Amino acid sequence: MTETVTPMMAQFLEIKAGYPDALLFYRMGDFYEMFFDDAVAASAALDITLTKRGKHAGADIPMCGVPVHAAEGYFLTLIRKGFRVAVCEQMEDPSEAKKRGSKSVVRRDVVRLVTPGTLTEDTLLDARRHNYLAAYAEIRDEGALAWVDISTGAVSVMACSRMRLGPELARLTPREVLVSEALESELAEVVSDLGAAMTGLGRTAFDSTSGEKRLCSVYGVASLDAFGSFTRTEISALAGLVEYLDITQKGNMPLLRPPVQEGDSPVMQIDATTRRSLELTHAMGGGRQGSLLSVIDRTVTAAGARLLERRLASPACRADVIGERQASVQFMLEQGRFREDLREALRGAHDVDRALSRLALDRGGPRDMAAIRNTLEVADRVNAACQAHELPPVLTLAARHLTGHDDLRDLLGEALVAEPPVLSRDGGFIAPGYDADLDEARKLRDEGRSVIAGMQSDYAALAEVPSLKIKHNNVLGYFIETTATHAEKMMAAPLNETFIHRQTTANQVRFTTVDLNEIETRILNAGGHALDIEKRLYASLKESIVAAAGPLGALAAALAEFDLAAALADLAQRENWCRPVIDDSRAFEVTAGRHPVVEQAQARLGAPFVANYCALTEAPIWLLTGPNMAGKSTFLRQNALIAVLAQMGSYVPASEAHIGIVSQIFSRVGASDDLARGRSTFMVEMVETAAILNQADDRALVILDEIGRGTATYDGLSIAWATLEHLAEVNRCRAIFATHYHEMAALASRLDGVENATVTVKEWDGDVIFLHEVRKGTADRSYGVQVARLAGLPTQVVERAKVVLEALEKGEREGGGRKDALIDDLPLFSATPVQPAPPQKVSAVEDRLAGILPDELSPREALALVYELRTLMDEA
Ligand SMILES: Nc1ncnc2c1ncn2[C@@H]1O[C@H](COP(=O)(O)OP(=O)(O)OP(=O)(O)O)[C@@H](O)[C@H]1O
Repeated sequence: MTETVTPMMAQFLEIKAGYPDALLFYRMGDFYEMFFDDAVAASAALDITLTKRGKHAGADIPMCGVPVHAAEGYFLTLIRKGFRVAVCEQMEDPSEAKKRGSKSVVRRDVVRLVTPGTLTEDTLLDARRHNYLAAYAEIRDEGALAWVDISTGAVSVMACSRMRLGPELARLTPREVLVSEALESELAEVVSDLGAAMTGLGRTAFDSTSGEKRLCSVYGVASLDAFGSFTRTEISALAGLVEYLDITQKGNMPLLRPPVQEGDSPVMQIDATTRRSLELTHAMGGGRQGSLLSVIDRTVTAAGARLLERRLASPACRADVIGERQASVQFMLEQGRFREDLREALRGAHDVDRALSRLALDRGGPRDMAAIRNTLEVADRVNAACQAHELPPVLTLAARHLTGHDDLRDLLGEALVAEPPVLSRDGGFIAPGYDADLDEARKLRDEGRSVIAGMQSDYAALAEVPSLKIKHNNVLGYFIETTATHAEKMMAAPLNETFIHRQTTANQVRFTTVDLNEIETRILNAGGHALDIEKRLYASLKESIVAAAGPLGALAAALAEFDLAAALADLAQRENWCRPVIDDSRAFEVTAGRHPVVEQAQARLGAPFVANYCALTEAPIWLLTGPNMAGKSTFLRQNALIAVLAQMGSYVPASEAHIGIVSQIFSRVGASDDLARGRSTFMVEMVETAAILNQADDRALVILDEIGRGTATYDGLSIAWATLEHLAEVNRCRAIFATHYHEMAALASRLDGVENATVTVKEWDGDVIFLHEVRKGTADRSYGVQVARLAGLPTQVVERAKVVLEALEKGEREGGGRKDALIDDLPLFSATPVQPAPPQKVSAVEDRLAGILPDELSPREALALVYELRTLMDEA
């Protein structure tokens, strides 16, 4: 059997061959259709119906489709599920194709590849987060990382060794990472660890020589030296980015800002594990909720929120930089009135960066222009308010970028209506009075409409049919409509000279007239003309906006800086935070420090948070012992968070703090299996501890929680012991080391610079009460059994554990030689069933309480009951 491939299927297959790794969304009228394996995969991923359309090679062709107007939502679902989408559009009107012959297929082509790192649509992006696309390149032993947020156009690049790649990617959390195909398998683990998609590109994409030329042409400069002196590897990484943007945007290059070289100003090094365990920008579950960022974010603009995220992800390491940022926050704190007015004004600002980028990519519309207009007005108000103040240096610099946009502001102010539509397609966004030709065309169009209203009454009178109506639809245009009963006389002489029959439907008959046709043409012409003028004006406004992209970007950055300073001041005031002293010493002293996230959780429960003192200045290492659940992990983390907050330029949750610059933070708190990589909990813990011991320098801050927990007691204790010695003698860093091995407390007396601290608890009537107070000294015991009881372990098990614990402790006191005998003594593995503990005697108070139905008590009876209970208790 010979199979004929339809011309349309032939076209589909040809286009699809160019995009084997993407789902091809093939435009057919109002739908995007998918065929073959794409249809099978997409229907499953999107939960839409899979159907068939024709046959190919003897088999049915699977097909599914989504409506064009709803496509954005489907893109997002597919991207989240790891697909990429090639969007194939109709490149001509179907009528054009028909002219070439009835069998001709409409020309189609892929106009865009939708991938995780190249999204620009507002609906697909989180306004308060960056969406980075990164590229990593290597030339010989040198590596470089470049990254871009195409929704804002910000481009950065830095030298980055293979070793630093993981931590840097953890800092940026890009959605997609580009690497040369040759590196794909070696880097797969690092990239997938972060949950980013990896895309391999051919080696030529990273060629630094052709890349440099390409970059020069994108930026319209003769040499990249204008932006800094880039190494060949940095150019190679940037070239990879630009090449990929070319492929995915099909030559429609997004607006790119000049590349900024990072790395000049050192930032605090925080590796991926530490970021995860401190939950800086993402909570353990992966979302923003519950992270430090979610608790401290008081910004009122999306750009301010993104700046906060950047700062929090990269705390500074220079006391002067930090001091300048703190000065901005302090200014905002002192000028409460100014701050409130500023925040109120900023609430009216829009996301200029993203609006600009959409306009430049031709995915924007009049509403994006209005966003820019409104923000320019906000900038004017902010600038005016600044005049009455002496601003600190960072804000003075920012304020300079708020002015100089009068022409654009006036242009947009005059040209646009107050609330323009999202799309330019249907017009209606240019304000009346801005363009005389447009006003004229609109007048004609509108007059035509009122003439039609007049014609309806004339025709009704002529035909003596008062119910006659003039209507409009897309097929017939304007027409006269009446019921079949009235229509008869209109089709007969003499009325049929005026009314020309067009169509008869079930209940209605439709007519036209020569005059109606004429007026319709006039309306259409005027309407079409008006739309043409609006489109032309749109293009020219867009050109003016894009030409001002540089200063507009600086303005957006300036507003973000104001927003962030005000937001941090708001936070400091509401939460009662203090300005930390930052210098180049090795001090670390925090008075009444708190954990902002736990504190907030406690507040929701109506429970207080106990503030604690920590000083790693004289004794740079604290060895923290204390029962389970006492608050050790909280204390460890809160001090690391305070260092991060302090160095990002924020105030900190404490009454006083003095921090000598911390260059690296390492945190190993809690462990989990990494089954995907075949590592047990203990293995993960050891790999991470090794990384700390190998990398921490004398400016590092290390927090280690319960090292060695995952193995046999003596192995664990020995590892913890040796680790602490190494930190104190080799790394010589500041550290807090929490352990449940109380034996380690003895080390503190032997090692210089190690001090014992403990989280206090009180024992009361066999129960533990957590005081959450950290003080110098050691814990006497771990209270594990009591905590287990609190957790609801069956009484039987708890009682049994107490017996075993007592016996073990006794054995310990009497020397190791007794161990075997001890095990024999204990009916550990004996078959004797353990008797449940005898029920405790019920007190008179409990007895009385058991008979009470609280809902039935009046307030007076309740009070009387309290007195009664009190007496019962005193009698007992
Ligand atoms: N300073 C504090 N003030 C008030 N409540 C606190 C404080 N620190 C901790 N908590 C409360 O105690 C709980 C347990 O704290 P955390 O996890 O830090 O204990 P831990 O000693 O590390 O326990 P484990 O050894 O079992 O891991 C917290 O979830 C919080 O509710």
